[in-house]
Amino acid sequence: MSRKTENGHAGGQDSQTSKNPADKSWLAYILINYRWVFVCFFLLPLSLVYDIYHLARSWIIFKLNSAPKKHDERVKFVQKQVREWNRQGRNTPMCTARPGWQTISFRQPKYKKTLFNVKVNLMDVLEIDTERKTVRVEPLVSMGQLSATLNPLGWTIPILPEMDDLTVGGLIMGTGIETSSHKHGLFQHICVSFELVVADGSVVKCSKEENSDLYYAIPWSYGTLGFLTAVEIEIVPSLQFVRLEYKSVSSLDEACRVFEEETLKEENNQFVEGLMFSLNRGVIMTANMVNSAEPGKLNVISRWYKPWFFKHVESFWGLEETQVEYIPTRDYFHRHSRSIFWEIQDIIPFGNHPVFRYLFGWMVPPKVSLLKLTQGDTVKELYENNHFIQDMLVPMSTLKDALLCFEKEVKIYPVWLCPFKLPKAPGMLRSPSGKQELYVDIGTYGVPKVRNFHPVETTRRVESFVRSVKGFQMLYADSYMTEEEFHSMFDHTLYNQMRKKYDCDKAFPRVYGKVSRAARD
Ligand SMILES: Cc1cc2nc3c(=O)[nH]c(=O)nc-3n(C[C@H](O)[C@H](O)[C@H](O)COP(=O)(O)OP(=O)(O)OC[C@H]3O[C@@H](n4cnc5c(N)ncnc54)[C@H](O)[C@@H]3O)c2cc1C
Ligand SMILES: NC(=O)C1=CN([C@@H]2O[C@H](COP(=O)(O)OP(=O)(O)OC[C@H]3O[C@@H](n4cnc5c(N)ncnc54)[C@H](OP(=O)(O)O)[C@@H]3O)[C@@H](O)[C@H]2O)C=CC1
Ligand SMILES: CC(C)=CCC[C@@H](C)[C@H]1CC[C@H]2C3=C(CC[C@]12C)[C@@]1(C)CC[C@H](O)C[C@@H]1CC3
Repeated sequence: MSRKTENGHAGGQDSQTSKNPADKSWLAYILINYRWVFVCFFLLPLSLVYDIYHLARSWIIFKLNSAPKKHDERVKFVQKQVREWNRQGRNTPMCTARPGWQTISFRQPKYKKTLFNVKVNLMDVLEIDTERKTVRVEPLVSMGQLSATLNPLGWTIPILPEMDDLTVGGLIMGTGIETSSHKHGLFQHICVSFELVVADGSVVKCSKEENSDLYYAIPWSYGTLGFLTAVEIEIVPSLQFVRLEYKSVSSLDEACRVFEEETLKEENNQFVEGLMFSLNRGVIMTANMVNSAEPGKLNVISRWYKPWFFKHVESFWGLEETQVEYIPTRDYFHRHSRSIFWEIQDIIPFGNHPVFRYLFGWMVPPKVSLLKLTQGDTVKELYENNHFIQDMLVPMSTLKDALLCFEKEVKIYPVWLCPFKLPKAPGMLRSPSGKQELYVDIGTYGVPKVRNFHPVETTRRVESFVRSVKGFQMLYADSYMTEEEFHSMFDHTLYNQMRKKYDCDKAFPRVYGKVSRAARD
């Protein structure tokens, strides 16, 4: 990765080497400058093998329909471990035994090494009920697995966060968002019920009707109220294609105006997304599912030789007329997966070159988990000092100020814009007005291009801005807030009541203890 930042440092990986090359061993030098060699010749094939294994396993299990029969047995195993923890005297709090490198968060959790690890290996689709319009799944079911299971049957979940390896459990205990969130809310809002094993080892079910206090407290609780063992999620019919309209915008004001207008046309636009390529240059996309495509306008973007989606979108910038394309629905859902949004350009800099795409495109992307596992201290340190990965959720009315803040603090483009509705409901995420409100997720991933970037100070300034506009930080990323600041961002009232009711104090850490930067490596 050798893009130049404004301060004259080469962005990302090179900047470390250029700072003090003498300190780096030849191995570190190679790891940083030639990470792509390792990624292309080792991680890509390994990722493929890993996916094929999962593909075969889930396919067989789904066809044999063996998962529903085994579910109770697996839940009993979770209960057994929690009862054993009680029997041993409740000495150390618990967390899931899922290794930190497998998760789609930026860091490895340190607490996995010290807490009592409970194996929650539940990874199957249990039941699709087309009458009730729900799918019942275990928490380790991934988004790739779910879209591939539901789509061929003509169904989908209303919000399908797009990275293939995101899990249902992680998206509920953390949060999930996609371009249909302006209609349906966050991932938690399409969940009908949760089944959990709580601190005393018993199984508790909750929904809007049953144990509703627990139901509303679960999202964003990061596994600190109990272990999730099953979830019922709404399903909606899925059509074959998505009709996508690309609208070019040429100023910040125009971008904010068009983005809000399109979001408010909830009935006309099933999906709304924005990509800003600079403060004044962007493309706003709106889409709807349809059953047929106009001749000559079908673009199967998942094909291995197709350009990265964000580059494709950029090619529409500057065109006066709205452009229309048809994309297969599942391809649309996973449109940013192949380029890991735009992070891949720092890992395989020539990955969008046609020669690379035609020869190796079918193996891309490397799995985020394997990138995390194999990055080593040198690359980790490099990302720590020269990279910024954050999603900030701010009220739509503050979008312009937020984009100006990001421009001033990091100047990273593209910026991802994804609108969502925040319904009136109790829990960690309270709408400040007490009514349903429109928010937008601003996602910035990449190498900052400003002179004064400092990972801690910059992030703290952005966090402070977000708090000042009554926004929220997505907690998969680095959070440098103090506990007090964290409490002022997230409403802990219901959470604290549930911690007491379900006797969580000795059983689980508090959310802050799991998500603050100090708890992560
Ligand atoms: C039943 C099943 C379960 C899976 N479970 C997991 C899992 O738990 N974790 C994980 O990381 N990966 C899992 N995978 C693999 C993962 O979904 C794929 O590697 C990934 O979605 C491929 O995306 P793609 O865009 O490259 O493939 P595409 O080009 O979108 O797909 C190629 C073809 O394979 C089909 N296909 C692709 N993925 C699946 C799928 N998941 N199910 C059914 N058909 C599919 C598509 O419909 C298409 O016809 C599973 C695959 C299958 C078949
Ligand atoms: N489009 C989107 O919406 C995107 C979302 N994300 C974020 O990524 C994260 C999800 O990643 P993923 O790898 O799936 O999940 P993780 O393994 O990162 O899990 C996230 C949290 O959920 C807890 N958790 C997971 N499963 C269970 C369970 N069965 N019972 C109790 N607690 C559980 C984990 O607890 P423990 O620490 O004990 O393991 C952890 O604290 C979320 O934080 C999400 O916000 C990231 C990218 C995109
Ligand atoms: C769409 C939303 C809400 C979020 C997308 C976030 C992702 C772009 C990031 C989540 C975890 C990130 C990691 C990396 C890139 C960006 C994410 C996928 C790396 C793969 C970058 C390379 C490092 O060596 C490992 C990182 C792991 C986490």
